[in-house]
Amino acid sequence: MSRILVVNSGSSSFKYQLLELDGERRLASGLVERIGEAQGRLEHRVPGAETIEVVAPVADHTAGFALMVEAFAQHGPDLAAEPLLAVGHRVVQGGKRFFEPTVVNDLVEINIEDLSELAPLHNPGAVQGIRAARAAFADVPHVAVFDTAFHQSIPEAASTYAIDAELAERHRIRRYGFHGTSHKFVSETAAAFLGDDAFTGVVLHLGNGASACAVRDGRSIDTSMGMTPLQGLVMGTRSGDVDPAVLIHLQRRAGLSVAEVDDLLNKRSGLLGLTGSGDMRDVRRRANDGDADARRALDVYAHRLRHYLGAYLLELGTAQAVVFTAGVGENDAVLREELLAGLEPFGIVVDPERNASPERGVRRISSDDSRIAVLVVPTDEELEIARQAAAVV
Ligand SMILES: Nc1ncnc2c1ncn2[C@@H]1O[C@H](COP(=O)(O)OP(=O)(O)O)[C@@H](O)[C@H]1O
Ligand SMILES: CC(=O)OP(=O)(O)O
Ligand SMILES: [Mg+2]
Repeated sequence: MSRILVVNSGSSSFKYQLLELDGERRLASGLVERIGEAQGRLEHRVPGAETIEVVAPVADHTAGFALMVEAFAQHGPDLAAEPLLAVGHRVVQGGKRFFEPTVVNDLVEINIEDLSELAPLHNPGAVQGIRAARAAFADVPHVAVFDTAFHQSIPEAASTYAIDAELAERHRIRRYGFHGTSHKFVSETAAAFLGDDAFTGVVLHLGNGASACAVRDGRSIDTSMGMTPLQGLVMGTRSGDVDPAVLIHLQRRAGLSVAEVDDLLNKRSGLLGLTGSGDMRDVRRRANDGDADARRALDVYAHRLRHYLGAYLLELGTAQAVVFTAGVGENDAVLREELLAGLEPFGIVVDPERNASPERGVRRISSDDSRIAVLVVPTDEELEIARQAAAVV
């Protein structure tokens, strides 16, 4: 018995994988997206078979989970054929309470729900997913794996906001950091690739959500996301860093409500706010066609990234590598080249041919004389969640 189902809940979507841990094989994977919109969509992939697509309204994560179970029932593999070892759940916010993979019981579930205010886009969907999964697979242990866990090692100097200390304590205001499962997986993979026990360097996770992480000896010492996944880099729809006074100004002068500001910064900013599209491929295409807004958005995106990269290299004092991962990081060679151009004096030299190579998998894109290596490491949050879930059951 070594099959694990992993559910990676996002705000309006979730990804899933059925994994065979012996040999770490993927038996199926899929995606339920546009949850809550007029028309949702499921994509179910079984290696060697044609991809299944279902278009139907998906009211919430509960309905999405049912659609996924239906896809397994109709198109395989049969989830009932062999008992699951565990169901692994990605939970974005674990607060100060959860720093280990945790077997879910009613109390854990309530605690995760309580943490929703510290990850309002992510935790509510995860809770729905967990409830639906516990109902559907009642005899199987469910394990929550937290995005925040890897960042527990961040020192206070980096996790503390300079605001009223008592107020911050009472309202749990501090930097938690996210994407930890990915940052951990990627830094361990990078260490293995470099032939080292532990990784020291900077990981740039650039997907729809995006964050940078400074890793010393395999432990996170700083990261760009903060109390919520809104801080830091420019993202698909999130602003990342803004002057906090912008929020006050928008409420006081532009007449926006709290909910409107929340919606603006989380769902209508970032690449979407600057260009009308939150998808990097569209933005890149439009910039290539000479669109000035798209070009500016790419420049803002790279400028913010360079800001964090520089800060983290200085914080670390030494680095084996800068590592790119997730949708943009793994695929956008032009971004990587533009970002790192001119950093030769700092020991970072990209090899243009290696960078542009269509090769997949873990690879080095720096030249042999680059003091700090530059790597591309595909992330696999689901595999990491499965490994961690298996370790606790
Ligand atoms: N070839 C590519 N070039 C540039 N961006 C890409 C490419 N492929 C995917 N992306 C971008 O990656 C982002 C999605 O990243 P991903 O890691 O899949 O997101 P998620 O956070 O939803 O897991 C999107 O902005 C998408 O445009
Ligand atoms: C924490 C976070 O931002 O996650 P995602 O990138 O999946 O939105
Ligand atoms: Mg992601």
